[in-house]
Amino acid sequence: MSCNGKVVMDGNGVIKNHKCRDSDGLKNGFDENSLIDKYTFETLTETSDYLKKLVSIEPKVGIICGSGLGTLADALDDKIAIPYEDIPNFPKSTVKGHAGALVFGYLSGVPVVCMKGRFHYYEGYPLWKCAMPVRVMKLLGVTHLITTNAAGGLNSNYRVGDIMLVKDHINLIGLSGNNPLQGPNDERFGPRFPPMAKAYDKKLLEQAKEFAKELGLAKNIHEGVYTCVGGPNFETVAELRMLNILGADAVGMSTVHEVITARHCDLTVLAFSLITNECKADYNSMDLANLEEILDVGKMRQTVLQKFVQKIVKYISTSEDLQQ
Ligand SMILES: O=P(O)(O)O[C@@H]1C[C@H](O)[C@@H](CO)O1
Ligand code: HPA
Repeated sequence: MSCNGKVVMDGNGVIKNHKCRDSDGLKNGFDENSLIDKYTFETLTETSDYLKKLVSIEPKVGIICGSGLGTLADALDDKIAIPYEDIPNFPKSTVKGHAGALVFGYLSGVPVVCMKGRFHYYEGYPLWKCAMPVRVMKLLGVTHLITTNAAGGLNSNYRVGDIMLVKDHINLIGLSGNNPLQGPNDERFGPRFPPMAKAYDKKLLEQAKEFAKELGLAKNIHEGVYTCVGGPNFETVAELRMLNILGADAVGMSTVHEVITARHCDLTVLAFSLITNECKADYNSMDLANLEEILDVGKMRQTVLQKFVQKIVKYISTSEDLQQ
């Protein structure tokens, strides 16, 4: 395997010629989907070392762009985008609305790395693999994670285009016995039994709420509980009723396993959902969630959300009590 060579970028900063894979896709005989054979500290260090050699930017904040929110990465200055398929050990994005590149650059002058496209359980990847880029971010030096998603609004006060700052989550997949931290634990990442009661940084959340107000979103900003279902199908009416009873305010198909992995390795986390559809727990409702509408809502909110994330990143870089 060769990770050297001259790097050629196109006009958008996408690296064109840098392949770093064995002919067998770096599997080297191990079962990528097994919980016991999940990527080790050393495997992920290989990935982060590869990226460090390729890119001189040392990111402090990691950003995960949800469905239709990839334009958050377009706002970066001096960006360098590396397609996932060229990064050793990285899965590939298979979903529309998730471009599939790791984008390094500066936001408000702060070095950041963005996942332009994430990995979902319904794509066929185990949860630990969906969340592996979070550990790579940690190894790159990231201290704060901003993770975003498109979600259905369960709370009857939420409208399409609203933003829900995640104050807590219900790990439905985890409660039923599937968790990204399953399998051998490596203490170099974090403890075997990490607490999750304060997963979402309260101060960052409060500040984000203020920024949303400054951007004219006072009526559109909420804080609530996110829950992640496996997908890819949207929920039945009976399932929506159950989620309402459980106390979830928004439902999506991601984020929770990323947050668990991030907190395990001690990253400070802010997460928000863009409410892309209203979940009507009513058999007579004609509103059926669909991907096209979800992506359209992302487009509708792209400019203001870029400003929102810029403000948050700047705050993270300047706020002393948030420094780790
Ligand atoms: O990556 P996110 O959580 O934003 O994606 C949501 C869930 C599904 O992938 C998709 C459904 O339309 O949007
Ligand atoms: N359900 C699950 N995931 C989603 C939804 C939804 O209604 N909207 C966007 N992602």
